[in-house]
Amino acid sequence: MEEKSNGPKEDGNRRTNNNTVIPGPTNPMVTPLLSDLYQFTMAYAYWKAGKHNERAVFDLYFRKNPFGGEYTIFAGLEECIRLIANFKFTAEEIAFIRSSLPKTCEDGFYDYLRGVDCSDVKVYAVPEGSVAFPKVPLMRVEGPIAVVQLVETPFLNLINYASLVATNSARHRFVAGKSKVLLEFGLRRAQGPDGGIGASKYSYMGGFDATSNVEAGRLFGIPIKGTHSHAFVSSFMSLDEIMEKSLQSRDGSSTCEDFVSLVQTWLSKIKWSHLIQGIFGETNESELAAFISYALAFPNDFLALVDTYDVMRSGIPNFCAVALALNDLGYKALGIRLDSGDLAYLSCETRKFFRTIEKEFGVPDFGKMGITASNDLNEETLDALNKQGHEVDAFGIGTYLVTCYAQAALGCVFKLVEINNQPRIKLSEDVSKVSIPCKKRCYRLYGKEGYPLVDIMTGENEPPPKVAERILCRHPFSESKRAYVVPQRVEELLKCFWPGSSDGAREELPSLKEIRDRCIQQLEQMRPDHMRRLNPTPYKVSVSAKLYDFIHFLWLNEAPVGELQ
Ligand SMILES: Nc1ncnc2c1ncn2[C@@H]1O[C@H](COP(=O)(O)OP(=O)(O)OP(=O)(O)O)[C@@H](O)[C@H]1O
Ligand SMILES: O=P(O)(O)OC[C@H]1O[C@H](OP(=O)(O)OP(=O)(O)O)[C@H](O)[C@@H]1O
Ligand SMILES: O=C(O)c1cccnc1
Ligand SMILES: [Mg+2]
Repeated sequence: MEEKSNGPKEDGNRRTNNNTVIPGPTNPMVTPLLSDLYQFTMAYAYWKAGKHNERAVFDLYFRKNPFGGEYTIFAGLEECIRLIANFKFTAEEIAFIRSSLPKTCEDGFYDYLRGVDCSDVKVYAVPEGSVAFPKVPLMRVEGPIAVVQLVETPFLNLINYASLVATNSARHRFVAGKSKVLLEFGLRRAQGPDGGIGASKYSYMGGFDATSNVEAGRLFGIPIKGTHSHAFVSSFMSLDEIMEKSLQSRDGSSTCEDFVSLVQTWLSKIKWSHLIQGIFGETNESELAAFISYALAFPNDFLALVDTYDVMRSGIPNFCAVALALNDLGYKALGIRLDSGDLAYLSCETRKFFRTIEKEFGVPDFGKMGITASNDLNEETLDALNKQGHEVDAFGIGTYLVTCYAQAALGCVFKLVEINNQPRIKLSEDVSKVSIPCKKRCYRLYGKEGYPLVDIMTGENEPPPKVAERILCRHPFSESKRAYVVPQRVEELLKCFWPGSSDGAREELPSLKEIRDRCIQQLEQMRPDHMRRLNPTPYKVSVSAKLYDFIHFLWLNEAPVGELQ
C-alpha cells in the first residue's frame, strides 16, 4: 500500500528551528508541483549525474523597473518562506511525477524525491515591502542544486505579480497624494481568485487603505469598505415600497415614525431654499426610495451612489434630503460616490452644493461631506484630475490597478551565480541581460541628506562599506561610469529569512501592516526626482571595484574569441 502522506506535520505546518510555526502558503494550490516540468527533468538529470547535491547559489532579481518608473516594491517573500518551510512531496505528488517522466527514469530518483525538503536550503532576502532596484538580488537562494531549481518557478510566480501590483499601488498612492483614501475595488476584474486575493493583499501593502474584497479582509486583516451599486438604486420603483418608515434617533431618546415624510420635507426645503432655488426641479423618486431604504438600513453609515439618473438634478439633492433628515435624528451621513461623467467637474459642483447646504441650514461640517469617485481610474486619470482641480476625498480603483494594465509582468529572473564555490556568469549580446556572478553582499548607502544614494554589490568576503569611509562604486558593465561615495549610513540589504536546519538566526516574518508601514516609510525617504512620473532620475546600482574586475575577468574567460576569415 502507498503511504498516505509524507507531509511535514500532521497540521501541515512546519515548525522551524526556533520553534515558531510557519504556516503553509495562503493558496493551497501552491505545492511543490506548482513548478515547470523542466525543473523536474533537470532534477532527474542532476540526480542521474550524481550532481543533485552540489551547492548552488541563485539570485532572484529583475532587470527593469515597471510602469516607466525608477523603483519597485518587493513583495511576496512571506509566501515563498511559507512554501519552503513546508516543502515536502506527498506520495500522490510523487506518483504523479513518476507517471509524467519517461519510464526509463530510475526508481531511486523517486526515493530521493520522497526525502527532499528545504532543510538544506538558505534564503537571504531584502525585507518585504522594501523599495528595490534592478539587478540587485531581491533574494539569494542557496542549497542543493536540484532542490533550489525546483523552487525557481514557484518563487518567481509568488514574487513577480506581488511586486508588480504592490508597485502599481504605490504609484497610484503617489499620484493621489497622502491625504486621499484609496480603495481597491478590483476583485471582479482580477485574473481569477488568486489574482483577486493577491491584488487586495499587495495593493494594501503598496499603500491602499482598504479593499472591497471580504475574503482578503478575513485572511489578512485588511480593512474592508464599500458603498452600493447602481442595481440597488434601480431596483426601487417608488416610495410606496418602503413599508417600515420609522427610525429611532441615534441616542435612542425618540423615534421618528415617518422618516420618509421627514426626508420629503427636507427635499422641499432644499428645493425652495434661497441659495439653491432653481438648481433642480423634480428629483427621481425611485432613487430617493433607494437612498431612504439604505439610510434606514445603515443610519450610521449612510452613503449613496448618486449618478444613476442625474448627479446634480437628482442624486445630490436626494442625498442631501436624506442626510439632513438623518442629521435631525443625530446621525451623520458619510457621503456620496460618483461613478461616471466628468469627475473633476461633478466633484466640484457637489462640494459647492454641500457647502451651500451647510450655510443655508446651519449644519456644521456638511460642506466636508465625503466624496468618493470611481470609474476606470488609473494613474493618468488621477493625474488629470489633480491638474484640473477636484474635490474627491476617496478613490475606488479596480481594473487598472489589479490587472496592472500598464505593464503585464515584472520579469523577475532566477539566475545561477555560483556552484560548488565557483562563480558562474550568463552572457548575452544584450549587456543588460548579463548576470552578475558570485555569492554577493548588497548594501544601500545613504548620503548626507538622509536619502539613499546608491546600492552596491560586493563579493561575499569583501569588507563591508563603512560609514564616513570613501568607497568606489562602479557601474557593473560601463567602464566610465563610477563614483566615490562617502556613506553616512550603510544598510545591509539581504537578511536571512530561512536558515534551513542550520543554527543561523532567522528574521521574523512581520505582519502585513508592518510590511505596509515599512513600504510607506521607504517610499517617503526616496529622493523626489527618483519618484516623479515624468522622466524620473534612475537610482544608481553599482558593484565594488573588486567585483567589477572579477565580472570582466570571468566575462572574457567565458566568451569565446571570434575568428574572422
Ligand atoms: N475630469 C476628468 N479628466 C480626465 N478623465 C476623467 C475625468 N472625469 C472622468 N474621467 C475618466 O474618463 C472616463 C470616462 O468614461 P466614459 O467615457 O466611459 O464615460 P462614463 O462617465 O463612464 O459614461 P457612462 O455614463 O456611460 O458610464 C473614465 O475613465 C474616467 O475615469
Ligand atoms: O472601474 P474600475 O476601476 O474597474 O472600478 C470598479 C468599478 O466596478 C464597479 O462597477 P462596474 O464596472 O462593474 O459597472 P459599471 O462600470 O457599469 O458601473 C464600480 O462602480 C466601479 O466603476
Ligand atoms: O463598494 C463599492 O462601491 C464597489 C465595490 C466593488 C466594485 N465597485 C464598487
Ligand atoms: Mg465600470
